[in-house]
Amino acid sequence: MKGIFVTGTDTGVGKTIVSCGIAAVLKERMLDVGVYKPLLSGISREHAESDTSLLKQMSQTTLSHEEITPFEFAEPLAPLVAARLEERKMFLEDVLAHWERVKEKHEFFIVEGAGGISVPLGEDFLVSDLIKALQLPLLIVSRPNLGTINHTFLTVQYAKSMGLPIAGIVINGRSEHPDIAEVTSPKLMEDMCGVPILGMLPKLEKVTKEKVQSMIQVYLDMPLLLSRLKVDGASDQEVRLT
Ligand SMILES: Nc1ncnc2c1ncn2[C@@H]1O[C@H](COP(=O)(O)OP(=O)(O)OP(=O)(O)O)[C@@H](O)[C@H]1O
Ligand SMILES: C[C@H](N)[C@H](N)CCCCCC(=O)O
Ligand SMILES: [Mg+2]
Repeated sequence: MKGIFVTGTDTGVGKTIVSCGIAAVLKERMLDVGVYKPLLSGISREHAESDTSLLKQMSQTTLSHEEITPFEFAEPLAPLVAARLEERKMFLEDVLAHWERVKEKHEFFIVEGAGGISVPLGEDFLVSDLIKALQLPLLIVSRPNLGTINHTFLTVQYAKSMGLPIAGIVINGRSEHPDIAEVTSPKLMEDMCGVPILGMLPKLEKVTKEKVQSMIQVYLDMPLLLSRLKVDGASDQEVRLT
């Protein structure tokens, strides 16, 4: 099993949208792709707008909502906090035990955490601990606007300090008329972080399945992403796992 862990510099930066678009593009290229969003807070996994449902729909996985998201919490908070409000205790081994049952059901998995890389998921683990345990390379989703240099650099440095391999950065939600900060930040971020920017995705006027998929097709350097994941898919036809 190969895959990627999609994290971000914050909550709401577009991890789910980016994951959905990548899943749909890979599925179209005949890759057997699954999705995993183990902890969800603030919305029911069956809700049509939940990360779980969006990821399921775009990847066309046959995994159930429960297989994609074994743990859900009512309040829209860091999962650790949301779980404690329900007097529940989550541990890393709970997630890993579930992952063992799911991970062989697809050849390639796109995994999404919750919020940014150091969000506490359970009593004994942060998002970064889950990434380390799953041994998947990271894709970091960043905002395009002023402030993103600092957030992105901190995320990259923290990932490196944990020994987590980083496939690349994706800047999501660029405005049609980017200001001077949006124009100048990407190159500097790449230089400071020593990690390639794999795409700069526009802010869509309307978020639909088709538009998200075509946004990834047009603006994400999929051959570079796949080569950094060591997946054989440089052609724009079929993607093969080697
Ligand atoms: N490129 C884009 N163009 C337009 N809207 C976008 C774009 N990317 C994300 N959005 C919207 O921004 C909101 C947040 O995106 P998304 O849910 O993907 O963030 P997230 O990082 O997964 O958040 P969370 O931490 O809650 O999982 C959503 O309403 C989504 O539709
Ligand atoms: C509920 C929300 N949409 C996310 N899934 C959880 C974000 C937790 C962020 C915690 C924090 O960094 O302060
Ligand atoms: Mg999300």
